[in-house]
Amino acid sequence: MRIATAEEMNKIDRQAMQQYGIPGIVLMENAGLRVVEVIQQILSDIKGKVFSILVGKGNNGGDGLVAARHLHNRGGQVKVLLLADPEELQGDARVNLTIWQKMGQPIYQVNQVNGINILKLALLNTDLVVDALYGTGFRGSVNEKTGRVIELINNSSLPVVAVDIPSGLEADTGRANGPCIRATHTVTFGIPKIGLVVEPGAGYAGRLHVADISLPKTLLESKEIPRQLLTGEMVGGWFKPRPGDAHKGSCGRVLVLAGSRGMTGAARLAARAALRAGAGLVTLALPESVQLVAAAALEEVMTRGLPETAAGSLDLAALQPALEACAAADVLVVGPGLSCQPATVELIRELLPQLTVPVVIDADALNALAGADRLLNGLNVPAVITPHPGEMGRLWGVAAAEVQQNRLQLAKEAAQKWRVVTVLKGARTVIGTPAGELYINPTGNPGMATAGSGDVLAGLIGGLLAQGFTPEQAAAAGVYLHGLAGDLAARRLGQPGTLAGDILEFLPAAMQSVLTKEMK
Ligand SMILES: NC(=O)C1=CN([C@@H]2O[C@H](COP(=O)(O)OP(=O)(O)OC[C@H]3O[C@@H](n4cnc5c(N)ncnc54)[C@H](O)[C@@H]3O)[C@@H](O)[C@H]2O)[C@H](O)CC1
Ligand SMILES: [K+]
Repeated sequence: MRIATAEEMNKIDRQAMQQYGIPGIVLMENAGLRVVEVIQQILSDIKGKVFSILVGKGNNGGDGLVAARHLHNRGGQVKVLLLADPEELQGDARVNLTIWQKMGQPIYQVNQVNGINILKLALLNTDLVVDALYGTGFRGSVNEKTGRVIELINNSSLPVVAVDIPSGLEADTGRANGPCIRATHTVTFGIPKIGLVVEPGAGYAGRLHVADISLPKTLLESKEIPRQLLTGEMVGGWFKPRPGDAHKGSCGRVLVLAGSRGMTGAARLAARAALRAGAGLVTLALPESVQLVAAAALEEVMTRGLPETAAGSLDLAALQPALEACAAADVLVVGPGLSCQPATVELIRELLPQLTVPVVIDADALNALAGADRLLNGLNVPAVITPHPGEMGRLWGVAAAEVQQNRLQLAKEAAQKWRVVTVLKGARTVIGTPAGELYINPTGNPGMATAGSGDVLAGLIGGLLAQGFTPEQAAAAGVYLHGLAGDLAARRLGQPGTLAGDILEFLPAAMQSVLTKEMK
């Protein structure tokens, strides 16, 4: 499913009207109706219920007036609370205001002097609020009066259905520069806007409903919109059924180069995640003094001890044996728990340009490239990098806070600059591809902010890559399934109690859920 900016959405709107001749009033009527249908699902009955509809001066307000009319016709008691002067409403919105007036229905001017008290009274006897103040036309922050209205709504603990986008939220960034409606549900039209699927916007939106208002499909699926929301059916579609004569050597061989004294857990998690992803054979190559520690905990994974430094991390002398081990693998996963020992950094910088198999570069292998990110361009193999904001900042040469201010753009630029699939982890994880595509992941929860979670992701992506997923598919599917497994774990164990190992244990269930949907 594509994800739009406000401008892209307005362009779709204009094309629908001008190129296809679909009148705006039809789009607005459909929009208002879709909102009412969601309300019908939420309340199961509209008859006798009381609705307060906050109406702004633009077309978002127009949608709200259409919803008011249909709620009234279905037996609802509807109060339209206008935060603008009637004269300010133009075009389709004005048409719907006039219809409401001709129906002799109440309109309360909340932008007057005692408007706040009118609103307080209205809310005292309200079952559900509809937020039709601002939609994709919103920029900046609301004025002081509207801010008080929004705070009143948010503190009322009434269910709120936001029309298209919660008022006060920026459609393109998901940021709220001031008071913003915290909706229980958001009914967005056509396709989601970026701000609804990244934090903090996703939090303000509540449960997101994407409503068809008869915008032509070809406009909504246009590749000119270079962003997609990952979905279960997309991921399920990338899995290929295994041939009947599959054997462990034909289901993908992964070499994991990871670990150091005191950090063997990261290596073990990555190796097991590659197996859980479905790889047939996984070998974990790590410093020889901790090989037994790892081997003892990994029945299904082969281990190989490599030359190490006095600190118990991989030494430059591990270069040749590591390259030999790569020759017997389909994919290399390098980084979890490696440490940043100078000799280990040197090893990574020597190894990467000589690789002959696709690679997932994670954690300390990325830190080893800080200041040497040109080595990413020098790779002769397809690659996926999986930085968290701190690692991305060190690679890009900026503070993590700056990375967080510009996540989508940075993931896209980095992927195109380094020509590697770039997984910028966080809420929400975004994936940039060298071709300029962006994926946003909807799964996952704060319970996954736990040690080892990233190690599981790196191994999972490597395991998928080894089974024939393209780097872009392996990264996207890995991120989606990792988050889904985290959601399943949190549902069973609670967010605080979820460990990285639990994400690992729930991976099969996560894969099953996308596969069965796909197989239906
Ligand atoms: N996308 C579609 O296919 C359809 C969208 N519809 C609805 O139309 C809105 C967008 O309407 P628009 O008139 O462009 O703007 P808004 O209603 O979102 O905003 C009203 C108005 O407010 C002004 N404004 C912007 N920022 C501020 C601010 N910080 N303070 C005060 N005023 C502000 C600005 O002038 C805006 O014009 C879309 O979301 C849908 O709900 C169609 O109705 C159906 C098809
Ligand atoms: K709104």
